[in-house]
Amino acid sequence: MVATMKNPLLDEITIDVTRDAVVIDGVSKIFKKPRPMFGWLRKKADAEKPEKQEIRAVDRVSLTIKRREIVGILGANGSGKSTLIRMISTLLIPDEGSVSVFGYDVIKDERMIQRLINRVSVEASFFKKLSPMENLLYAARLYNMPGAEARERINMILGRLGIKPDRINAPLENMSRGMQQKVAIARAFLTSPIVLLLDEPTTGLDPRSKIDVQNFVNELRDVHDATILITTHDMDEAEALCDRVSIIDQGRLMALGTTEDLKRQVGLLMGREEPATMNEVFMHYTATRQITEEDIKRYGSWERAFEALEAEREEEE
Ligand SMILES: Nc1ncnc2c1ncn2[C@@H]1O[C@H](COP(=O)(O)OP(=O)(O)OP(=O)(O)O)[C@@H](O)[C@H]1O
Repeated sequence: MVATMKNPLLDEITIDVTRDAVVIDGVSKIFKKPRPMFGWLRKKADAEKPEKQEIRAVDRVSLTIKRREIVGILGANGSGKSTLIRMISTLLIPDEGSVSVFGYDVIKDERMIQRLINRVSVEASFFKKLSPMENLLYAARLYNMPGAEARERINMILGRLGIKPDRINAPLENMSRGMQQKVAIARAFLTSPIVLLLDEPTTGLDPRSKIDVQNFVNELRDVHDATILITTHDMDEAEALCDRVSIIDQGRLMALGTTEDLKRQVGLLMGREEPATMNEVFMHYTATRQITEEDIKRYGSWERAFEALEAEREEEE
């Protein structure tokens, strides 16, 4: 079925709504490690095998996201979450594999992807001397949104995100980091995107603001049929918001499923009747080495196996 999605800010876009929203197929991104500044260290690094001079930030990841799904990407710092998001949003080109959005390829159909996708990240760029209203009006103009309509929508969104009216017209540079982050989030919501990529949108926000953002994300899916990919370090947020979560470790996809299923599986591995917590699920899939049933038998419990493997890694390092 082909449907024409009406985005208030963009021209009409025709997409096949029966297709999966995002298909990531065997995708990798390899970066060169920075060369050390000092001569002897640089010589040592240069002498290493080529694969040691590289970082596989994303390593053969495959993941399919259905339309109207909210999928979380969890992983430790440096595990490759942002790199994956950047490849979906055309900011980075995959070195292997392919990514498509409603059948459009991120390399061949870059322009179309940019119209379908909106990405929010903490490093959003703004005119710091201008106010949130001026910054967002500027963004709205880029999308050909009429001024009066834009103003109304900006006031509504910023209000919903808890930004007081007197702050809306004051310079952005005087606002706290969390407040500036809310303006970045507002900018993504302004365009009612078809696919929304949220890179740690609630990191550093207070609990009430986190809930405001989460409610907005849910509304975008429920009312505007948006498909949402969100990276987060907050396990409660993952449980509350995501239909499914993926756990990434050193660039590799280690687990994918509903939080309920993952908690049950890890609970069973831990030899418990009740499900594990999401924190335990996270620790399990991001451990130095996957903890197997054999490890658990060998060390007597999941906890002891975890400690022993972590100690082994520390010794190796
Ligand atoms: N432009 C780059 N050049 C070289 N290495 C990079 C570059 N971007 C990322 N990396 C490396 O790739 C790996 C993955 O980084 P990435 O930012 O994707 O992790 P992340 O999971 O988003 O981390 P965090 O939770 O801290 O935001 C890291 O080792 C990082 O140092």
